[in-house]
Amino acid sequence: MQEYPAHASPAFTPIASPHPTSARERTVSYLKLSHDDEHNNNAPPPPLISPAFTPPQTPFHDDSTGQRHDRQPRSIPVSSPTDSERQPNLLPQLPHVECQVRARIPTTTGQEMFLHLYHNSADEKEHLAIVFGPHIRSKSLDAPRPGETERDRMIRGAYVGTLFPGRTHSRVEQIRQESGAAAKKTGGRPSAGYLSGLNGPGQGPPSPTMSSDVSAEGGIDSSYPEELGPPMVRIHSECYTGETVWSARCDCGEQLDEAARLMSLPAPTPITTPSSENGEQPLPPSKLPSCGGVIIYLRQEGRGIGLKEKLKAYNLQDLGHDTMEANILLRHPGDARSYGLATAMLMDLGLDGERGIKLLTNNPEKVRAVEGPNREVRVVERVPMIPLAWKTGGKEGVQGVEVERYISTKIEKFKHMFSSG
Ligand SMILES: Nc1nc2c(ncn2[C@@H]2O[C@H](COP(=O)(O)OP(=O)(O)OP(=O)(O)O)[C@@H](O)[C@H]2O)c(=O)[nH]1
Repeated sequence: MQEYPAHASPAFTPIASPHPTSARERTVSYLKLSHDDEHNNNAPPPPLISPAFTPPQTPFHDDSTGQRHDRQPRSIPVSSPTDSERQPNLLPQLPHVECQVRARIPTTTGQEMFLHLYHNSADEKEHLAIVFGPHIRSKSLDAPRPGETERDRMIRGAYVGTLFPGRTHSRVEQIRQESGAAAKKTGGRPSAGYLSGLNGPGQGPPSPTMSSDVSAEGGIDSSYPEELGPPMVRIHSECYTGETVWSARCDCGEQLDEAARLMSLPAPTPITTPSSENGEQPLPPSKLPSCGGVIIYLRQEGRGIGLKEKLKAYNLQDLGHDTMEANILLRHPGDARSYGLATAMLMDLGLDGERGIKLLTNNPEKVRAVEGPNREVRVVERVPMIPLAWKTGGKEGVQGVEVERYISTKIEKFKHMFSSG
């Protein structure tokens, strides 16, 4: 797991499964679900993932060179839905969301991210947007609030560039005026130099040559560069067990880490950087901006049933039921989640509209549901989240009978798409 440093879960190698599967078992070519058989044979239960879903060559696996972790993920175009396809349970109206506070979080990988905490009109929970890269900003955070001081704005995170001791203004424009530099309005889209300082790890105050950060409406301009294509988005539901206490029953922690890793990769095309604009020395690769993206982290623990009920479901699973049956036996839907909040948060982050987003998921329900009642957000590409154990031929990633059962049920019952097909 060394090449997959954890952004959100503890950085150590995955715990060995209580029932580790051998390489031979992992390639078993049949699906054996009968518990009686397992117990009668007194042998370890077989892996449950059919080879039909465990291709020897996953779209990302390369036997000769090993997996490349430094490349942008391959994505699959998503076609526009037909009316008959649009089945997800969508609220007629999206909830109202407001980003209350944002803070810079340096990570163990050296990349920084900005954690955005949202309140909303639908529930009392604190949903989160984890923003990578310099190009994505929250409109509701940046909007001025009546009576607030510049210090108030900085404390709630509505500043551009980087905070530093003695900083007095939240906006670049004001810092520039304060330093007596001549105002230089470029108009239109902000310069890449300015953009790279928006969320990025710049040192000290922004350069006086940076363009204005204040839009006509009094908010802060930002835009995701066209050349980067659709921004990467992951909608992730809370999983205390998989993300915090190292559960090997699911791959949730691994998926969160992988999404963060992909969003931290350097931008694939040589986008304009502050130095290229100003004719300065080019930045070293480690300082180049990543294309970034956002993980919308929804507090929908246990596919919406909460931790208490999920733990009961785990006991039912140990009694022989799969993850969907366990929910139903507890009188919950197989999946009790909704995604209207994610849609509203993406809109607040400026990721709505024609250009669309690239969604990291295997879940077909998410692909349609996150688009919202009027396709406010458009999923134009999908990046499959292939289990790390599949990509590395079992060398890394969460492994064991429990996670195999979990993934098998996702494929068989929830119709998750684990390949580029
Ligand atoms: N009820 C229940 N929830 C589970 C179980 N295992 C994991 N979960 C929850 O399932 C959710 C997984 O969410 P995600 O990873 O965002 O989504 P997904 O539907 O698996 O789809 P992907 O985008 O393809 O990962 C989290 O809320 C977990 O807490 C389980 O056995 N029972």
